Amino acid sequence: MRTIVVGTRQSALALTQTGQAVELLKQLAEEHGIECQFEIKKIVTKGDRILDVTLSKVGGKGLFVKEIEQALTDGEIDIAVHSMKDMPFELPEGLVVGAIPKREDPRDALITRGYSSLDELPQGALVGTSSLRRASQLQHHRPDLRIESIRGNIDSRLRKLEEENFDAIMLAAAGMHRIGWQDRISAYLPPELCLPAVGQGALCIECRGNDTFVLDLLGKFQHEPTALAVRAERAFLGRLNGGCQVPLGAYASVVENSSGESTLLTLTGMVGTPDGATMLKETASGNDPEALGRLVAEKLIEQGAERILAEVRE
Ligand SMILES: NCc1[nH]cc(CCC(=O)O)c1CC(=O)O
Repeated sequence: MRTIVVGTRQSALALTQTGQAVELLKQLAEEHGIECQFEIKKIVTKGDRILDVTLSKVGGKGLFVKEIEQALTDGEIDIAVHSMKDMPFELPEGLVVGAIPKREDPRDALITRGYSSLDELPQGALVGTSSLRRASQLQHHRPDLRIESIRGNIDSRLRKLEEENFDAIMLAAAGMHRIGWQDRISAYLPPELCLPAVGQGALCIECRGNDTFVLDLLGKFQHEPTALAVRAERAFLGRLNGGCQVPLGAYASVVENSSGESTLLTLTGMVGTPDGATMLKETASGNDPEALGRLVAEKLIEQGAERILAEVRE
């Protein structure tokens, strides 16, 4: 019987979402009469070891993914469960996306000390986030807020909310939901106010491109509407050379055509200055996810998105 080794980082979120994915994979294997068993292997990545340095200074989000991918390539593990939004644009030779399962809540959430909405935060309140995308959109809506960087896993950020005198911090709702901490969310920010990161709330199940046994199983885990939406968002990211740590957001969803024959997607993308003073946003619809992603990116480029991104990268 094939043993499928699933690699994961050791953060609370990574362990939980890997465990949940493995449970679903076990059910799918059973339903389809696929004989296999699973083993979970914890891997410490460079990104986990340098938690005190700003992420962009040590090489970006790809850090969390790279060492897990090496283990996949080396055959130490057979499957890796990643947060889609942590995935670099290109995958290493030999590795593929085996499945994109159904998306969790894509929104950002505000976790506060006693306030129940963004608008309730007092004048000049201190908000913790290291995301330029979140900072840009928060400042656009509330220029009076003070934003300070906060790093670490979800659990350590929640601790810092108390210890470092923040009035609020921002986290992805998906992560809080997965680890069962939804009760700590004070408010959900609608995409109209804060567009999520590309892929936020979705998972990426990665495997070796030649592992047909695993690919066959993962094919049953794919959620097509989520996969189409994520493809559109990532095409948007790719056209803008998004990479990591730029004030850029996007959200796509499937709007079924009334006749039900083809799938229509709507995508909204944004690029803003870190201070929120300039905020470019465009929405479009289409059937081809890659073409839609490029189209929305090009509409923003016409308005000067590349200039904003170039300034941030410097
Ligand atoms: N940047 C880290 C990260 N990567 C994925 C998630 C959880 C949400 C998701 O799966 O999209 C988080 C935490 C956060 O942004 O709050």
